[in-house]
Amino acid sequence: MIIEKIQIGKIKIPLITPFKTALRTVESVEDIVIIIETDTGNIGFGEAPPTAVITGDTHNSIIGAVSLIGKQLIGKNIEDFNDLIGLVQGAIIKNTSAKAAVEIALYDLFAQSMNKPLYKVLGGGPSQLKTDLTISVDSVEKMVSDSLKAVEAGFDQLKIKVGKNIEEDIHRIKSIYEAVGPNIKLRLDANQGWSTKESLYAIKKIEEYGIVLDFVEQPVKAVDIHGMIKVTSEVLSPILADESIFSPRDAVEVITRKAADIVNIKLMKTGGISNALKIINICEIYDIPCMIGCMLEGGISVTAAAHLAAAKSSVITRIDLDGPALCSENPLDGGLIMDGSKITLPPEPGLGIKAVAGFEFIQEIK
Ligand SMILES: C[C@H](N)C(=O)N[C@H](CCC(=O)O)C(=O)O
Ligand SMILES: [Mg+2]
Repeated sequence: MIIEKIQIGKIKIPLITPFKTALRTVESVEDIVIIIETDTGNIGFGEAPPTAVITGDTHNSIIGAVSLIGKQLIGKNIEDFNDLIGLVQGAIIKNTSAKAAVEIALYDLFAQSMNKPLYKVLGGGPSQLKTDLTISVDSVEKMVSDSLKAVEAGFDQLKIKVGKNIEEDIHRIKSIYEAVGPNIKLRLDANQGWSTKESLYAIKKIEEYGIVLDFVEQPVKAVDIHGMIKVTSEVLSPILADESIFSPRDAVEVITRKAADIVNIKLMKTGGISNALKIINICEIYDIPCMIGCMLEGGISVTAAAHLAAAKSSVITRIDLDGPALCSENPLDGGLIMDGSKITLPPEPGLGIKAVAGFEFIQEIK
């Protein structure tokens, strides 16, 4: 299966409600999509969102990096898969979202060449998974109402965005807990918005109130490993590292310095599936559970993450793959099926994606 052409384009999908975190507010998913075409007629799909405030990647930087990497892939055989992955990772430093998009399309084609769904090629696992749903940071009333709607839609795990104002954040959590009750698992994500002191104050107050949190995600700045260590050691709630961990090396540092209890793996931070697999192995060695997460992104890359989560479900015990559930429409023919919190993986080879609607062509490499 020889790579003949790579198309780069864009898709835009409006959100059901604006996505608001301590770092940014967005009203639509606007992702770069890549389509790798081969001499056998097989097509591989990849996708990358521009999450500049987290990865540093923008639309233009993703297009530039995909174009640079893509030129080196033309004429190469999917059978030489390890070489191709080495080529993607070695072509450019950083630019993890672009590398993820290209790797996802290559893994799609590799699994198609074996005529099996990707999760089976990665070792097999359950074809059904359960995700949480993110509740954007907003007024208390809006967050309570969004949480109740999510519970009605079948979600029993909510990821509540905080990190804006410490007293208001505590009020947000208490109000949501009182509205949804103790059977709904609450996860908090401060997106680096709190200081160490604020984190200790807020988490202890919430614990004193009798709320058992599933975890608190990235309470302090990504680079503040000392802050992460202090918070992890002084509160009962598990602390999850998100923005602090991009690479396998970051995972080793955070784990060995006891700067978190759980690791959030996102393909857009790791640069794709190959490094995500390394982080999963590291977590398995240190007996640290993982969550698989996503940026605000569409169904192609989230389908890839879901295949990985299914294949590594013994280590990936938590799932935050709600990107497509936050979108008002699904542009994919094929790919993962989302029904409330339930994710079903398609039985077709590769990612199981046949086409993507609304693909706005940008550039072609051949
Ligand atoms: C969408 C997902 N549940 C999520 O919350 N991801 C954020 C980053 C999203 C973004 O800003 O695109 C996270 O886990 O921090
Ligand atoms: Mg996060």
